[in-house]
Amino acid sequence: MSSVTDVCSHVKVVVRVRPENEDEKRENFRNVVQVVDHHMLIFDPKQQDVSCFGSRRGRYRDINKRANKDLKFVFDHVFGEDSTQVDIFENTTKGVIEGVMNGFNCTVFAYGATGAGKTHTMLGSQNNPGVMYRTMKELFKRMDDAKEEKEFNVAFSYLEVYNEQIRDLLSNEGPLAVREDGNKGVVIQGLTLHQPKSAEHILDALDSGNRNRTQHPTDMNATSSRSHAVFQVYLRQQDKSASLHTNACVAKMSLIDLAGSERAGHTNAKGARLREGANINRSLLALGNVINALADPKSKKAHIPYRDSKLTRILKDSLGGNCRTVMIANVSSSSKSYDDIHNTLKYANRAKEIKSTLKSNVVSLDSHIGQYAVIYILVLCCEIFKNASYILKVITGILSINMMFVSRVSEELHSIFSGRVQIRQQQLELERQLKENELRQRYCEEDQLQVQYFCAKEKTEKATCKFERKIASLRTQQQHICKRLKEAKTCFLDNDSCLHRVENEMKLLKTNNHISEVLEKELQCHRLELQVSDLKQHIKQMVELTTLQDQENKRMQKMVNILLPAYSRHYSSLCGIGLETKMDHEERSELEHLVLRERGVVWADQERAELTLKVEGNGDDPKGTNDTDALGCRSELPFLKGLHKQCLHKQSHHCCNISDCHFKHNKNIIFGHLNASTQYTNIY
Ligand SMILES: Nc1ncnc2c1ncn2[C@@H]1O[C@H](COP(=O)(O)OP(=O)(O)OP(=O)(O)O)[C@@H](O)[C@H]1O
Repeated sequence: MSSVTDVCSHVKVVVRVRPENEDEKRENFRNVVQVVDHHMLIFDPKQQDVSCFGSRRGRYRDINKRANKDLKFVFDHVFGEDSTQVDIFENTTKGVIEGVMNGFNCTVFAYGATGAGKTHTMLGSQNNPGVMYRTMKELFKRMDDAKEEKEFNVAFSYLEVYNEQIRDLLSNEGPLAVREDGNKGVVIQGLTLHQPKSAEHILDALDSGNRNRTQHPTDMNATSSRSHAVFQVYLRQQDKSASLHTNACVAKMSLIDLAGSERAGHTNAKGARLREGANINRSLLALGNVINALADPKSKKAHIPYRDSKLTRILKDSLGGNCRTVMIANVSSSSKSYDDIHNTLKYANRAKEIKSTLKSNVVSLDSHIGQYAVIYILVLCCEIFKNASYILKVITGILSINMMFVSRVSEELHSIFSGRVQIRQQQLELERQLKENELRQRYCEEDQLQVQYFCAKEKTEKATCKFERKIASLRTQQQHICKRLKEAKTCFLDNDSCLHRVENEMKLLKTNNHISEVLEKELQCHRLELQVSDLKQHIKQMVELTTLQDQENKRMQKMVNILLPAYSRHYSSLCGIGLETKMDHEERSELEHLVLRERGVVWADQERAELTLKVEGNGDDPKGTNDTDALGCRSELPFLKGLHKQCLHKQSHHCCNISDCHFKHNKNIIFGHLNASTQYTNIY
C-alpha cells in the first residue's frame, strides 16, 4: 500500500446542543449554553445575556460561584437545540465520505456526558436515523453513482467496549483480543465482517447490534449506553478500466458512539453500575490523555498513551495520524449538567488542536495484461532489492576506488616532488661546487702568476709545482662534480617522466571535476614548494660564492700591495746593471727568510679566522682552505700583509688592473653560475 496524497488536516470539532428534556424543563434549570452562531457559543453567559433567550434560575446553580464564567468557544460548527439529524450529517460526516471515497481513513465519534445525545446523534431512531445510517446511505449512493467506473467491496463490523472488554455486537461474541499488525494496523481478532447489500441492510444490522449493546438505565438517562460502540466500514474500490496502471483505494471509516462520562454523585450509581461507570470514566480519561498528547505540538513525536485503555487502542489509527476525524461533542444546555458541559467543551476545544497528516491509502495495481507487467516489474524490483547490497558494494567500491586513486596520485606526487626537491638541491650544490672549483682554479693560476712575478726562480718552481698539483686536484674534483651533475640530470629526467605519467593520469580524471581540481591544486602546491626551495638555495649559494670572491679579492689586493715594491726594486736593478747586487740578494734572502718564518703565523691566522667564522655562525669550513694549505702557496701570500708596511698605501696602476681583472672574472663566474641555475625554469 502506498500513499499518493498527503493532506494536513485538523480534527473537525463540532458541538451539538440538545434541547432540554422534560425533566430539565420541569425542574426549571437555567440554560447555560448560548449558541451565538454556527461557529461560536458562550458557556455560562452573563445574566443579562441569558435573559435574552429565557432566564430560569436553576436549583443546581453553583451558589459558590461568584460570577458567570462567560466562556466563549469557537468550533468548526455549533449546532443549536433545533438542529436536525440531517443538519448534523450534512455538516459533519457527509464531507468525510468524500475522503473515504478517495482512500482516506475517517473517524466520526460522538463524545459527551451521559444523556447528552450521543446515541441520538450517531444512531438515532428508525424514524429519525442518525449519522451512521445516513452515512451508509450516502456511501451506497456514491458507490452506485460510480459503479460504471469502479468496482467496490464493502464490509462492516460492529463492536462494543464494555468494562475494558471487546464484544462483537453482530455475533454477540466476546471478549475479543486486540492486537496491532504492522501492515493492517489495529486488528481485533475474531471480529466478524459483514458485506452489506444495501444501506437498509446496514441499518438492520445496527439495530440488531444495538439490541446486544449493554444498556442500563441511570438517573441521567433511562436508556444509557454503558459501552463504547464502534461501527466500522471498510471500503475497497478499484478502477474497472483495463489500463496498465489501476489504482485501488482501501479506506476505513469508524463511526463511534462513546459511553457517556458521568459523575458518580449525579448518577447515584452503586455496586456494578458504579464499577462500570468508573471503567467508562477511565477509558474516557485515557481518551482525553490521548487527545491532549496529540494536541500538544511539543509532544509531536512523544509517546501517545494509546495503550492505556482498550478504547484508545482500538482508536489508535482512528485518532490523529493518518485519519480524517470529526468529533461531535454533545452537550445538554441545562445547568443541571453544568460541569459535564464545561468538561465536554474543554475537551472539544482541546481536540481542535489535533493535527493529522493524511495519506490516501492507494494501492497501485495492474489488471489483466498489466498484472503480468507489474509482476515482472516487482520480480525485477525484488532482484534489484536482493542485489542492493551488491550494488551498494559496487558503488562504495567505485567511490573507494576514486578515493584510492586520489590518495595514490597524491602520494605519487608527494614522492615525485620530494625526490625532485632533493635532485634539485643536489644539482644546485654540484653546480655551486663546480663554480667554486672554477674560481679556485682561477685563484691558483693567478697566485702562481704573481709568485712567478715576484719570487726567486727556485721558490717559483717549487710554488709552481704546488700550484700545478692544486690545479690538477681541482680539475679532478671538477670532473667528479661534472659526473655527479650528469647523474643528477639523469635522475631529474626520470623524475620528470614520472611526473608526466601522473599528470596524464590526472587528465583522465578530468570528467570528475572535483577530484581533478583537488589533484591540480596539490600539483600546484608542490611546484610552488619546489620554486621556494630552489630560490632559497640560490640565495645561499650566491652569498657563499660572493663571500669567497670577497676574500680572494682582498687577499689578492694585499699580496699585490706588498710584493710590488720589492718587485720594482728587483726589476730596476736587473734592468740597470744586468746583475743582482749584494743589496738585492740580501733583500731577497730576507724576504725568503720572512716567508718561511711567517708561514707558521699564517696557518695560525687561518685557523683563528676559521674559528671566528664558526663562532659567528658561519661555521662551514670554507672549501679549499685545507687544499690551499696543502699547496702552501696561498698560505704564504697573506703573511705579506706584515711586510713593507710603508708601501701599503701605494697603489700602482698595474696592481689595480690585476685586482680589477680578478674581480671581474670572479663576478662572471658567480653570475655565470646563477645563469646556469636559472636555465631550469621549466622544472616546476
Ligand atoms: N438533539 C436531540 N433532540 C431531541 N432529543 C434528543 C436529542 N438528543 C438527545 N435526545 C434525547 O435525549 C435522550 C438521551 O439521549 P442519548 O441516549 O442519545 O444520550 P447519550 O449521550 O447517548 O447517553 P448515554 O451516554 O447515557 O448513552 C434520548 O431520549 C434522546 O432521544
